[in-house]
Amino acid sequence: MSVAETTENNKAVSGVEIQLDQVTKRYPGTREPAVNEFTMTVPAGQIVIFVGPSGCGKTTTMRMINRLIEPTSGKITIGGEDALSLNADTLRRKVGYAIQQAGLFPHFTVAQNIGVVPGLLGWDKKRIDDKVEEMMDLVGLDAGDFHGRYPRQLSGGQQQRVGVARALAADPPVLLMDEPFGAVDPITRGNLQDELLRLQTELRKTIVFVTHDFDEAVKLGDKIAVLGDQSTIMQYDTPDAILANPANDTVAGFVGAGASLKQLTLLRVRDVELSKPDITVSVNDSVSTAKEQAARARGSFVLVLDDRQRPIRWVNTRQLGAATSLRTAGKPLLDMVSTQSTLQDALEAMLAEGGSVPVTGSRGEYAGMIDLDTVIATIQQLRQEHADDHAGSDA
Ligand SMILES: Nc1ncnc2c1ncn2[C@@H]1O[C@H](COP(=O)(O)OP(=O)(O)OP(=O)(O)O)[C@@H](O)[C@H]1O
Repeated sequence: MSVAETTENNKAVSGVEIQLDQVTKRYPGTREPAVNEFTMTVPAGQIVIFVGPSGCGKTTTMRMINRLIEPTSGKITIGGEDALSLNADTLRRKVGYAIQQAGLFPHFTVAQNIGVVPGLLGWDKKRIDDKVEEMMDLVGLDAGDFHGRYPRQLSGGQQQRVGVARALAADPPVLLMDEPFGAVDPITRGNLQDELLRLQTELRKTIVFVTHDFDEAVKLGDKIAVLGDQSTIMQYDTPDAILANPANDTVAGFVGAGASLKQLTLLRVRDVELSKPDITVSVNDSVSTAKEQAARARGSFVLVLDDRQRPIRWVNTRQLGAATSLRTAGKPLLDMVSTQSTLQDALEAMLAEGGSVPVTGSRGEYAGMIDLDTVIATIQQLRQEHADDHAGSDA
């Protein structure tokens, strides 16, 4: 396998590139095309999100990829093959499809729903059974419990999981998802989004995902296509680039208020410089060592680290006065973040702590502190870069 086919975490990309070239859809009896000369490359193994106002043509564009809607003109290739000349079986193998409210067959059990496409492809019973079990496991549904249930006996979130399992059952390189999490409550929706991201780190499919929700697009997308009327591409770029530099006022309107706050969800603590104040003591140090340290520290606080350098407690000068051991002095640490956390998580923790918070590295070891000034400076720097980009593009 070539280097290009592996990702940074060494999972093989199973998805393939999709190309749409001047694809147009005219519905019979309408004056204007619903999709007009749409041209885009969806990179292999990435999640591309279509966002845009109702009726702009997102669903029509997406459904032309698996030919649930036949294009009027133009060309579509999936992994280099002409999609318009593929037969129905090949398309089913290549392109999985998941939709809002899961679209499950009400009179089929969970297992029968997941086995639909393998059944259509003529797999034998044992192979289908094994696949159904594997898929239920993949999406976090206990096969013993859910196998024989009917869709009406499932919660909305469970139905969506079955919908995703069904779409993935024939292991297609491409997955189309049309507002798949649109009909569930915000908490379930967040969980399903997290699960999709977890699945994607393993599967590396090419996913085209339609949503109305820009926050969902920012969270899930490797790239976002902001579409206007007749599926006109107003901007097609990474979430970061769109947030920092919306192509026009319409895109800016779609990005909505709080673009800077949304950017905090894209940046990780590892992306910023941590401060390293001299405030740590080991749990094995004496109380008097800690007192000297606290006297030197600006806030009169010290951070106690355990034998493996992990932060465990805060102690202040007053608490040290009466303390006999650093194992019990002061208060256990409530909030900390890791280098993997987003800057939004860090900001939350700072608001809860009322100041800077400790940061831990990959093994839980103390890595430094993050403070509000760092977050503010990072946002200001992004704004500056964004202003420079504008100056660059105006030149
Ligand atoms: N079968 C059809 N016959 C005629 N016009 C249609 C048909 N299906 C869709 N349209 C029109 O095509 C345009 C694009 O519709 P489409 O469903 O692709 O938009 P969308 O962006 O997915 O909308 P939404 O976000 O509301 O689902 C709309 O103006 C719609 O009215």
